[in-house]
Amino acid sequence: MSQPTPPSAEDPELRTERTFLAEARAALQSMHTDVVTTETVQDYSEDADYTFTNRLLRMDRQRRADALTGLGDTPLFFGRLDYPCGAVFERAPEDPVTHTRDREADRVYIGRRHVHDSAGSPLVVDWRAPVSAAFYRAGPDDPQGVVLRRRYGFSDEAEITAYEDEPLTGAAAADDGDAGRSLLAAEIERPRTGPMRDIVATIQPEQDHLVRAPMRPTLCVQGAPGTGKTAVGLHRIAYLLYTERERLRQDGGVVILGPNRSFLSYIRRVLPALGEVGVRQNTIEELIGRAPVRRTESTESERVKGDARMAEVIRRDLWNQPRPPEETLIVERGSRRWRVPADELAEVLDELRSRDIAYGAGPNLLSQRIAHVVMRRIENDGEAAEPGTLAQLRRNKAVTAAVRRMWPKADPLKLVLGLLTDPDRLARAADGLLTPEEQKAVLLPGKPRSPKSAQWSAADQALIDEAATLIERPDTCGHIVVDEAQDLSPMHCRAISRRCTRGSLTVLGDIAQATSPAAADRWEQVLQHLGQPDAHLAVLDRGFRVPAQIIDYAAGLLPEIAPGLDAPTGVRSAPGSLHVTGTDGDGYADAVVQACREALKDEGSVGVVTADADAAALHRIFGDEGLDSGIAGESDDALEANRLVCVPATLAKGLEFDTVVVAEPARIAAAEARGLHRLYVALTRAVSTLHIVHTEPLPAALARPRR
Ligand SMILES: Nc1ncnc2c1ncn2[C@@H]1O[C@H](COP(=O)(O)OP(=O)(O)OP(=O)(O)O)[C@@H](O)[C@H]1O
Repeated sequence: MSQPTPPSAEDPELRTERTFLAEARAALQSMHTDVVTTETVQDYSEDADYTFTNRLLRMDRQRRADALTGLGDTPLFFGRLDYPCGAVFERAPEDPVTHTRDREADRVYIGRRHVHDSAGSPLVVDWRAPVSAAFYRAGPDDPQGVVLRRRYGFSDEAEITAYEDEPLTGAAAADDGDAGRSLLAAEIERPRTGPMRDIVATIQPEQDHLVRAPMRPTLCVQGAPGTGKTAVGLHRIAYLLYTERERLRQDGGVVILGPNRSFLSYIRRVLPALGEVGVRQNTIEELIGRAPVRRTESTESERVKGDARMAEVIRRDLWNQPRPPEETLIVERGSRRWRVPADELAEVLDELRSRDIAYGAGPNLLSQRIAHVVMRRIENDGEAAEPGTLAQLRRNKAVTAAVRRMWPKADPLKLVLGLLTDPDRLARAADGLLTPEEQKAVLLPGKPRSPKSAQWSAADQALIDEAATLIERPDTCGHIVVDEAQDLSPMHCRAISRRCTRGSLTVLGDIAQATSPAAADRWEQVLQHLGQPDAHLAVLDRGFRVPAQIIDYAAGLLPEIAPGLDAPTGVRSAPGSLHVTGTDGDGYADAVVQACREALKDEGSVGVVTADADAAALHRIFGDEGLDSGIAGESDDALEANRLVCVPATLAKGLEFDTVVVAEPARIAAAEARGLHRLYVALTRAVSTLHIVHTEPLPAALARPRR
């Protein structure tokens, strides 16, 4: 393999490539102009019958136009595959020689968008096209027809600065394990200055197989920190939209679920950079929430409320609502009165309750059945029934009042409020399912009188959603990508599963990073609750983010927090990347400030992860010391507005920083039941350097000698 070419403008090859890049950019601009100018609104009939179709066409045009822009300083292509002449492009002898159809080779440029020239010939091929798969997967062992792979290096202004050639056939195709490594390492180590970037130029073979896996069955990826799960999930969405766009649209679109707003803000630019602008990015609370979250549960109540037994408690409570009447129903019609005794009405009710119907359908069916009973009486009495009699009977005041009493209308919020504020009612519904202690744990605090005044938690939301679904079906999506799925409670899994009845899921996570009290310790359990027991389970174990020295250190916690899970391997070695400073209480603030000042001398981001309770105090200390800093979670752009960010440990999941300072690990570990899992998350956020500052003893698993 040749070394990356130095950025010399004199290099004729580099000059040729730059010229081609400029041509490709101009061609992309023309394609954009074509979309926005050629297809004017007049092209679409303005006939009223076509209003809806026209709107769809305009939206589609807008989407295509958006997909052709927004590249900013992003390189238009990042790689090239050379095939033997004529292997890819058909050509006649008189065809001109071009960049892509050289005399010696057919060249396929791989990029973020498909770009063609004015004659329709491809200049750059979309990375998602089948022909592009070889860019990620071919190697000397299996060249897949490729003679040479070229990778490009770019400046921040998206100008080509280097290229790296890798012959895949012939004598030059030595089995060079380092092929592509230098650009990969450079890409990973490029200082973080903003939100997450796409990895389309350097997707690794094991990642590519997951990105391009078919939409069904559901795919579940277990991966250690920094193995690229989030990146894989996002690129997979772009891939599935490329291959199955129409079907996904018809089925309700694609949703990505992340653990919190900070995380979603962090990943928000990846899909647009890949040309996909219409994907919903939600937290689970946003997906299912019918009331704002105002409270955090205690560990025990979160565990019980997240347990799948709660689904049965809610089902029972809902179906306890229909009540047999106490009085005879009397229906007046003209001068006649028809009576239906209470026990006969009770039979009608019982029959209906024994059927598998949505609760919300009950009143309609009940009024129909009662009307029939009255109708039969009328007919048996020899009275002729008019064609509209049945409908009249259903609307009869006495009938509608009886239906209202027998089958009360259910509102999910009121139902859960009633259940969780009335110990007797809860005891009836939870009999044999929850212990008395568990019943006590799930009661709402205070005495809220209405859903509005209740202090709902995220766990309550899943209960409300469960109730809502028993009343009527929710809207569904075509595909849901769930990131950090290890934290889902069974009740949250059920809520997601209901929204995916026709579609499939991509489930991403790491059991070792599970911090929620109701989290499962095996993927099989999660998949069962998601209604996807046949999902394909894949493992990613090459860590790209965290240097080996840091990941090895953090992995000391694994035997305790995730026994049975193998330690990941860090693909990058960075001697000196780990620092541990023990200090006394007086020196603590100085030591943290000093670690940050040191880190800020280099380029890139610095995240200081602390126990949640300590973040604000640390932020003040930084202010006193004249260090500008933000607090993660305080605003959408908190991670970008400052190079130095205080990160409450519960918001660290999924994020990364060039340097991470973990301040007082013991307090992070002590703050919650799964505190060691949380600490493992905190220790694995660093791309280049991890600095631990502590006054209290380190957890035993970390205190052992390091290499
Ligand atoms: N093939 C790759 N090329 C370049 N960068 C990569 C590649 N794979 C992963 N990365 C980078 O490694 C970092 C970690 O990736 P990502 O956040 O997707 O990992 P993760 O498995 O979701 O981590 P965690 O479990 O800690 O949230 C990111 O900066 C990502 O861009």
